[in-house]
Amino acid sequence: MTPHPLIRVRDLNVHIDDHHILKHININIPDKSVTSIIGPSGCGKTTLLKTFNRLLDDTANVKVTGSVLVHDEDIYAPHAEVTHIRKKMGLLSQRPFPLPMSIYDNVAYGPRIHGIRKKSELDSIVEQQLKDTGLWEEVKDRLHSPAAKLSIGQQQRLCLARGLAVEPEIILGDESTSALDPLSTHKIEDLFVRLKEKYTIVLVTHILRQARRISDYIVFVYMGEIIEFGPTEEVLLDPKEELTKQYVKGFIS
Ligand SMILES: Nc1ncnc2c1ncn2[C@@H]1O[C@H](COP(=O)(O)OP(=O)(O)OP(=O)(O)O)[C@@H](O)[C@H]1O
Repeated sequence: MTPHPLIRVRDLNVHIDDHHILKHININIPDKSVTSIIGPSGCGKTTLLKTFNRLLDDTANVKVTGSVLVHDEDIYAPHAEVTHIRKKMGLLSQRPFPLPMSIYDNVAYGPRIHGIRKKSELDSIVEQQLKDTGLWEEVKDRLHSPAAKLSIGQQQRLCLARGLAVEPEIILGDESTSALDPLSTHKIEDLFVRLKEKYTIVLVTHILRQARRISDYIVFVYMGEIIEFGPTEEVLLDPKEELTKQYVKGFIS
C-alpha cells in the first residue's frame, strides 16, 4: 500500500517564456520514502523538483499554475511564505557548495540564523548532524578547519548535514552524486536510504541503476508529462506504459 502522501501536486503547469515545460502534473509523493524522478534529458525533472520549494520563483518569465500541497498547505497560495516553505526542505545540488567557513560553522549556520546561540546546543546539533551523515569520525579533530579542505564527497555530505541541521521534513536531491567518485556516491546513496526513516526524499537522477538501488517509488517524466508513477520494481521491471518500456530498455535517452 502506498504510504500517506506528504506532497500532493495538483494540475501543476509551468510555462517559461512561451514554452509549456510541465504539463498537468498530478502526483502524490509518499511520506518517509525515497521517490526518484527519472526521464530523458530536458524532460522537466529538475523543473519539477524546483517547484517543490519554489526555486522557480527566481526564474525570469516563469508562470506556475496549479497547486503543490505540503501536508495541507498550498505552497503556491498567495499568502504562502517562501522562507517557511524552504525551511521544510533541504536541497542537495549536483555539486557541493559549502559556505566559505569552517566545517563546524557550516553546520551551525542554519541553527544560528534560526536563533540558537548557546554553544552547548550548537555543539550537540553539529555533532548529531555530522554523525547522521557519517562524517563525524572523519572530521571530529578538525571541526574548525575550512570546509573547502574536505574532499568533494565529504563536502557533499557536509552540505547534507548543513541542510539537516534546520530540521527539514523533505530532502530534495538534484543529481546529487553526479560530481562524485563511486565510493562517495555509494556513501550518499546509503545515507538517503537511512535518512528515509526520518525524512521524505525526492531525487532527480538519470542513472537508472541508482534509481533502482535506492528508490521506493519512481516517477517517469517525458516531455513535461508524468507518464508513469509507482513502486520501483513495477515501473522499472514491469512498466505499464510503452514509453516507460522504451526508456528503461534504453531506446529513449
Ligand atoms: N530558466 C530557464 N529558461 C528557459 N528554459 C528553461 C529554463 N529552465 C529550464 N528550461 C527548459 O525546460 C526544459 C526542462 O528542463 P529541466 O532542466 O527541468 O530538464 P531535466 O529533465 O532536468 O534535464 P537534464 O536531465 O538534462 O538536467 C528544458 O527544455 C529546458 O531548456
